[in-house]
Amino acid sequence: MKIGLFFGSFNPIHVGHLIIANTMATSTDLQQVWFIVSPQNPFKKNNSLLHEFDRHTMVERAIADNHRLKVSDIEFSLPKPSYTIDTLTVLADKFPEHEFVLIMGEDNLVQFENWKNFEKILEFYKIYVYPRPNTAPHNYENHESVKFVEAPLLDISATYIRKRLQEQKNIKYLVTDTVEAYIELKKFYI
Ligand SMILES: Nc1ncnc2c1ncn2[C@@H]1O[C@H](COP(=O)(O)OP(=O)(O)OP(=O)(O)O)[C@@H](O)[C@H]1O
Ligand SMILES: O=C(O)c1ccc[n+]([C@@H]2O[C@H](COP(=O)([O-])O)[C@@H](O)[C@H]2O)c1
Repeated sequence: MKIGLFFGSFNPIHVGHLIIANTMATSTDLQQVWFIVSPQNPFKKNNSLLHEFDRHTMVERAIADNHRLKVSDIEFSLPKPSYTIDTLTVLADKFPEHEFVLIMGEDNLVQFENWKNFEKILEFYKIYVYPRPNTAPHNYENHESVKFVEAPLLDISATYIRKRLQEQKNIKYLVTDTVEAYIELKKFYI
């Protein structure tokens, strides 16, 4: 099977992530998209980062009704911070029957040259990119390993959702009802 791996902090998962994953799973040659919840992005220091189990639970809740979307906790047992090339190597070993492609938002291309072994990622994997508004310039407009998927721009971020919660503002429609209820129950981000 050809599978898209959508790596992220998902702190929390929002409708932007879901639109990206569903677009990739239905408008490209991918048959499934797996959300890989990263315990710790090597570049992000964030006091409001929830425990990976809670972020994983929210992803599970958000994608429960979509059989093409799956969630993985593979990075929970790997060294931290979470380096994508290491996870890709583990997944390729574990699932030799699948072909994996990376999915990312365009903002991740700006710093991509600072990722661990980024040349290796480009050599061995295709990257499917979802455009993101206000992205700084990058070098991947015309790279043979990078494919831009044409789709509506989504000006929404987890940062914005966390900020609204801190201000006691409603987040309806920014996340699924199931995720909203879980955040409310657990009193996250307040
Ligand atoms: N609105 C968006 N448009 C395009 N890509 C996005 C969007 N939101 C998230 N992504 C992509 O989803 C992946 C996971 O992102 P992440 O969990 O960091 O979400 P985020 O909304 O960017 O979070 P934060 O605001 O906390 O930085 C990354 O590849 C990121 O580029
Ligand atoms: O491998 C790296 O060097 C590397 C550097 C920066 C980010 N990443 C991964 O990219 C993903 C996107 O992170 P985030 O926090 O923007 O959702 C997440 O899985 C990080 O672990 C990976």
